[in-house]
Formats: sequence, C-alpha cells, structure tokens
Amino acid sequence: MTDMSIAWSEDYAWGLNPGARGLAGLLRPVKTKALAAPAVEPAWTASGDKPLIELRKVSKSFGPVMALENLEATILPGELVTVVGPSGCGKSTLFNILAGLEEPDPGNILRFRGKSSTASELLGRISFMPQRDLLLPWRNVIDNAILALEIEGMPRAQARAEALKMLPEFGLAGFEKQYPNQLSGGMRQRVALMRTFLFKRDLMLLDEPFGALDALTRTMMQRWLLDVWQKHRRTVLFITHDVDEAIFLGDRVLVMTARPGKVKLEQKIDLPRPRKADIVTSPEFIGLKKTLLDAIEEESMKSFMTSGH
Ligand SMILES: Nc1ncnc2c1ncn2[C@@H]1O[C@H](COP(=O)(O)OP(=O)(O)OP(=O)(O)O)[C@@H](O)[C@H]1O
Repeated sequence: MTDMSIAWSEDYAWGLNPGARGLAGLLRPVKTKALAAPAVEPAWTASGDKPLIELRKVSKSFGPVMALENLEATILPGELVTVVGPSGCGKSTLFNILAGLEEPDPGNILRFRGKSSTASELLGRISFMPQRDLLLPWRNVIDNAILALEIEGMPRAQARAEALKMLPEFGLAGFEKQYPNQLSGGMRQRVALMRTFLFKRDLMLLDEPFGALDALTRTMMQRWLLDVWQKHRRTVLFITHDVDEAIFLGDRVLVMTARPGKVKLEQKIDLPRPRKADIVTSPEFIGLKKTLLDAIEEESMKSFMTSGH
C-alpha cells in the first residue's frame, strides 16, 4: 500500500496506516443541470483562504420554534470542520439549509464562493450523507454506490467502472455484488460514504456517519476517513455527538449553543496531521477536550433544563 492507494485494512484498528484521503454521500440531484458545473477541484491549495461558504445572521424558525438564531460560520475550502452541540440545537437544520433543502428566515446572508446565494441554489452543489445510510436493499454494493451518478445522468456502465476503481480504498473489494443485508454496519457506512464521495461536490455534509457503530469500528472508521480525506482534500462538515471524534477529525470544531442554535465556540485544532491513534492521549488533545466539554456541558444543561427531561 502506498499513500496514493489507500485500502481499508486492519491497520486502522491499530493506527498503523500513515496514508491520507477523502469521502462520500448522498445528494439531492434536483436542479444539478440548472447549475453551472460544480467545481470539482480540491480547493485547499488553489483557493487559498477564500471561504467556500459564509453564513451570517442565519436564523430558522418552524412556527413558534426557533431552531437557529443569528448563526455565523465560515467554511474554508479543503477544511474538515466538525460540529457538536446538545440534542435539538439545530445541527440538522443547519445541514438542511446547506444542502438546499430548507430556506433560512429572511435577513440572512449566505455566500457560496463569495457570491450571494439562496439555500435552494446550493441544491446539487453539496453532497449530503444523512445519519442513516439509506442504502436501497434491492441494489447491490456497486449499484448503491453509483446511485447519485446515475440520477445525475451518467451511463450505468461508466458509473460502475468509476465505482469499481474505488472499492479497495473503501474496504469493499470483492463485495461489489453483495446486498446491504449481507454487510456489517461499518461496511454499509463505507458504501454510503463511497456514494457521497463519487458524487463530487464542493462540500460534503456528514451527519453523524459513525453514530450507530460500535466503539472499535468507529475508531477504525475515523482513522480511515482521515486518510481518505487527506488524500482527496474534500471540504467536509461533520456532525457528531462525540467530542473525541470532533477533535480527532477536525481542523476546527464548532460548538453550538442550546436551541436556538448558533456558534458558541469555534475551536481551532492545531494537532499535527496525519493524526496518529495515540494523539488522543497527548496533553494537547486532553486540553482541547476539556475546553470543548466545558462549553458543551453548559449548553447541554440549558437544553436539559428547558426541554424538561
Ligand atoms: N421541519 C420541522 N418542523 C418543526 N420543527 C422542526 C423541524 N425541523 C426541526 N425542528 C425543530 O427544530 C429544532 C432543531 O432540530 P434539529 O433536528 O435541527 O436539531 P439537532 O441538533 O439536529 O438535533 P439532534 O442532535 O437531536 O439530532 C428542534 O426543536 C426540532 O424539533
């Protein structure tokens, strides 16, 4: 294995793989044709520090429920930004806005590559992997992986050929003909990630992709994901409830307030990359964890008190 051809392996269980690369997801294909061809180039180096997405004064109410209020955030090209916050603080609402599925309330400023935009104009520019893998049970691995490409209009043979090349990197070589019910939880998530990844978009939104996995599989998936991400240099926004995961993966961690959600703390994670498994025991990691846990606990307590649980 070289750092240009990462494959899933048991090395991820022990943190031995030094590689690097990117990821994957679902999508909303509607309107992709109406939009200019999405920029596929990994912008990390090309675009310098010019933001990919800027959110200013983003609020969203559902009737009397204010889910987000004056949220401000900036995502730079090539960044992996993690988002943590108490339950119900509006994380999914934020993702739905970025995925173009919900419009924020009037008065917001949303910029995409410096250009003023509505949420619906982002539809088709962003790939979105929801919490559940949403694999179609009647499609095998390869045909689930190419779903987005097919919907986009790519001929099936071409899409399959693209996906086949990517199988080893996603730990799925030899499993192309298997159906979702024949796969482990980690494999199902990798198929869903591969689908997101094949649908090459400017930003990938990952909503707790590892939330349902057991602790060991989850750790392996995190290490693998970092390798894939570093190699492909995609811009990723990643929701998690796990602070260790947020620090281990992120360039920055955004901590959200209790509802109505906004960004309470933006913590830069200066830990060196590639990140080794044992970084979680370093004093720097533990210091960051304490800062973040303090911020989250304050908000979780507010959320707990107001929700009456
Ligand atoms: N379509 C909707 N209609 C009405 N209320 C909604 C809708 N979507 C979200 N909400 C409300 O907005 C608030 C934020 O919800 P959201 O799902 O964004 O939070 P979350 O941080 O993703 O939650 P969790 O961490 O539990 O997944 C909640 O009070 C929720 O009930």
